[in-house]
Amino acid sequence: MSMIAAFYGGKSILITGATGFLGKVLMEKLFRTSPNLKVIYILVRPKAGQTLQQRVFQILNSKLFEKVKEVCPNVHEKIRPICADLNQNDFGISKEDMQELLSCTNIIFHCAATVRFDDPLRHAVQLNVTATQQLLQMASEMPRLEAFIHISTAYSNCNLKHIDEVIYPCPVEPKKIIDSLEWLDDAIVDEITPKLIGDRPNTYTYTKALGEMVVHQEGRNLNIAIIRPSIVGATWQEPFPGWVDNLNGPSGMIIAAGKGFLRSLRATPMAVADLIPVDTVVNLTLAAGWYTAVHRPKSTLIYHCTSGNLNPCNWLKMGLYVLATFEKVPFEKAFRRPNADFTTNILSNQYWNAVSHLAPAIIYDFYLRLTGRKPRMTKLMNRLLRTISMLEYFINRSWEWSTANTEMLMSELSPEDQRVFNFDVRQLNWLEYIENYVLGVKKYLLKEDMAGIPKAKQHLKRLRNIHYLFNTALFLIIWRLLIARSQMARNIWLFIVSFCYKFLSYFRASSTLKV
Ligand SMILES: CCCCCCCCCCCCCCCCCCCCCC(=O)SCCNC(=O)CCNC(=O)[C@H](O)C(C)(C)COP(=O)(O)OP(=O)(O)OC[C@H]1O[C@@H](n2cnc3c(N)ncnc32)[C@H](O)[C@@H]1OP(=O)(O)O
Ligand SMILES: NC(=O)C1=CN([C@@H]2O[C@H](COP(=O)(O)OP(=O)(O)OC[C@H]3O[C@@H](n4cnc5c(N)ncnc54)[C@H](OP(=O)(O)O)[C@@H]3O)[C@@H](O)[C@H]2O)C=CC1
Repeated sequence: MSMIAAFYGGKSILITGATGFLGKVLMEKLFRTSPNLKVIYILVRPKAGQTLQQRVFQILNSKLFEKVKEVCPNVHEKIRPICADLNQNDFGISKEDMQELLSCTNIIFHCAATVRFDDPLRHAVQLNVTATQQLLQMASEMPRLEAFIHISTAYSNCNLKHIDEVIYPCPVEPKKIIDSLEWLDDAIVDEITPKLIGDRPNTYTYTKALGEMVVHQEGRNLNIAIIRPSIVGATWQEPFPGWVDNLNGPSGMIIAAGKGFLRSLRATPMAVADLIPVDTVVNLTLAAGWYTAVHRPKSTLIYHCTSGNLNPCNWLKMGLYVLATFEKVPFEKAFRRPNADFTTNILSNQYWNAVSHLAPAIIYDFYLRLTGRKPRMTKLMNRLLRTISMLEYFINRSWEWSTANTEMLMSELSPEDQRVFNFDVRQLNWLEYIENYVLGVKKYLLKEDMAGIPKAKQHLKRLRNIHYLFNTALFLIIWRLLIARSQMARNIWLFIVSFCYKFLSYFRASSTLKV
């Protein structure tokens, strides 16, 4: 019997960010392994014209929850959506709901965050710092609370090369930042943002670091653990391989590469591609929840949930695995044939951006205009290049995260728990994982049918022929122009023609002799 699964039985659990990528997988695993849990409260906001109930209905009726419905048929009754916006005071939660949360919650998983790299500082602080502070305040008023698990990121201290399982102080106290944001206007905040974030690449990593400091300072009387995952990818094993439902991180890049938009990247081929499957993160999170509540460590433990130190894979290998999978399961209606060129040189990257990305987009838009349609490819390509420029920081560096706490936690689990809540990435086979990831992107993100694969392959063949034809035509035109204008080009041409002639004459003569 799993001790962890038994621990969550009968518990009232509060999850923030349950509608997000990680939150959904967390909820699914909890229901599947501990169907006798009492209730899961989720803080949800209405979004995109959908009410809370509609959002929850959609999640519970998705493919991700198919297995849950078998083991926990009354899952609808055990999930309690609470209308909340983490940007508001007290999260805008009604008095009755707040009362219920305060008196009943046993465990908190705080997953909500803004994960956008380009968020203005004010918004990122509001969600990643102030909301965390408010949630800690709420937690301190919960008499039955056993553990508070805060999801951070392995990149919260990405300005360091080696990162230990400790909280590193930021030069400016989170409280001071929160206070000053109250009276500074947006223009000044934008101006001081680069100075505040210092050598971090964006407001996301900076505010996640501030969030950790808040947890450290204001959660002293609580039983807290912090999880720091690296780049979270599709599921590895559970509930089935390859599930993914958003475009963040590698998923969007896999689409862009598979559709032939992204063909070259400024990436360091040998840098570690620190991907971690979302189900691995969830298993570690649930194990940490159990350990924190049962063993009550004296200090806040930080768990690095990364793959690089135990089972490293680099970007070159990952790119090759992705490309190899495109051969087997190509995406439909690709713009160009998928290709992966990695360059570390800024100038050659700019060259490839112009030749491989912008030029084909401009030519295609010209064709669209000629055929009376609205041009769109150049705009899309510029957006993609902007996105890539924001990811470049992470694909040109390697980090070392120490994992003593994670390894300690693994050793504390019973053999049964090590199986049910497996977070040992040494068992991960990267090729198999990437194949399932690409397949998952095709099925769950692009909603493409497997029956369309032969047609997609046919389309890629046609693109290859167009590519050869285009290159040959381009070569001949350039060569013709050169011959017309340059004596040297003419000499080279005469040399090649006479060489071919001599070679053919020799070949003919020797075959006549043999006869
Ligand atoms: C050479 C070939 C290679 C071949 C093979 C290569 C294989 C694989 C390896 C490749 C290397 C992987 C590197 C990963 C590094 C990750 C590091 C993370 C480290 C930190 C980890 C964390 O702890 S952090 C959590 C992760 N956090 C993010 O990862 C957010 C980032 N991101 C944003 O911060 C915003 O994204 C940002 C960028 C501002 C743009 O912002 P933006 O406004 O311009 O664009 P949006 O993303 O908002 O999208 C606007 C609309 O485009 C739609 N769309 C977007 N992409 C689309 C697409 N590919 N295809 C169709 N449609 C797409 C979307 O659905 C929207 O549609 P609509 O407008 O209708 O809603
Ligand atoms: N994905 C990754 O690669 C990594 C993620 N992490 C961390 O994991 C956690 C989860 O990330 P992930 O699931 O990928 O992110 P998502 O963007 O998929 O999910 C974010 C969640 O936060 C909720 N949220 C955002 N703003 C508000 C708000 N104002 N009020 C209420 N809820 C809000 C979202 O709700 P809604 O659906 O309404 O928008 C959503 O449920 C984050 O803390 C992130 O920092 C760490 C490392 C890597």
